[in-house]
Amino acid sequence: MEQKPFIRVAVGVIINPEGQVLLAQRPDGKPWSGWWEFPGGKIEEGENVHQALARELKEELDIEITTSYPWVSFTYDYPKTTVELSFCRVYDWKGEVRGLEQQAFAWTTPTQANQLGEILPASVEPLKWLTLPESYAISHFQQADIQEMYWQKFEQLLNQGIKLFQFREPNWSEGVGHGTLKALFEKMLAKCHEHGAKLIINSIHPRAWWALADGVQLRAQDAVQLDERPIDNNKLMGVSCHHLADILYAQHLNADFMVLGHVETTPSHPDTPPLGWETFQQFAYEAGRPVFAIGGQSLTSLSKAQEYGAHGVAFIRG
Ligand SMILES: Nc1nc2c([nH]c(=O)n2[C@H]2C[C@H](O)[C@@H](COP(=O)(O)OP(=O)(O)OP(=O)(O)O)O2)c(=O)[nH]1
Ligand SMILES: [Mg+2]
Repeated sequence: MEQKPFIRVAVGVIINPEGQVLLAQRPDGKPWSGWWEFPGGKIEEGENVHQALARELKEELDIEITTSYPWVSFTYDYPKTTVELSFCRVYDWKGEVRGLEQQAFAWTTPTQANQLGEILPASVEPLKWLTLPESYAISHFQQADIQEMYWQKFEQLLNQGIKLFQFREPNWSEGVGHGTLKALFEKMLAKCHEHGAKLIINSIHPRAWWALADGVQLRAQDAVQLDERPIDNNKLMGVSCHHLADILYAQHLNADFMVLGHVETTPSHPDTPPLGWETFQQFAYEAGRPVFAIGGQSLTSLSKAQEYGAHGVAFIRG
């Protein structure tokens, strides 16, 4: 049987200060002409992803980039080719965007992109992933008698614009399934929705609560007990990963994102050694979907995490 060509492609997710991304229409004469895509193209012999992307963006759009952040990479099977797409985010460039290949291009929000026309199939999911916030705050109410402290912090985070939270209370004095905790969870959920934020529930809490939340964050040990995704596709599902095996399992369950760590030392895991950034980057590359870095992270470490391929940061104390 004849083998399909395998093509490695550098793809640019160019993001402007308004949070819009640049999409381009594939020119006449190329396969899939008329379809919309992120700018980019084939990696040539001897180039790394960043170099290929810099060259392609110069050739296609006449802009110069000095930095691009590895974001998500995966392989996609088209009928005639298999492509390995390495998506990189680009926030800074020199020059005015011009279509040098007579192609149309447009700035759009990820949610409105489909109004432009048909999007290359492999690039539909990445557009969805771009709507995922880059900061993921994990609750820390801890116990009934001191819960007020975190509530204040939570309101502060909401006011700072954090849009993604996780409810996770392993140490609740009355137990992780108690009515007092459920009341707190429902109160937090209502407050999140008031602010247009999402609340995801950790799988340590009763399964009957999961459907109330905007999604579920599966602990690795809970993920491996499941054969399929435990919630609706229109809700979010994250998996907490520590090893490569967790990542492979999370892929099997078709997780929307992963939380990987701990990357740096953290008070919550004093006895296990941290992954470190190099290993984080290697594992994140295998994930094939957005990965949040956890462990010693905060809003101020976001750009460092993104240099190592994180989508964003997750934090308890942050
Ligand atoms: N640039 C880009 N390519 C994508 C995206 N999604 C996706 O499946 N692809 C696929 C389509 C193509 O098979 C491949 C990119 O190849 P290409 O033909 O555009 O490469 P190129 O820009 O170097 O063009 P050429 O000089 O070879 O004509 O990757 C995307 O969002 N952007
Ligand atoms: Mg191209």
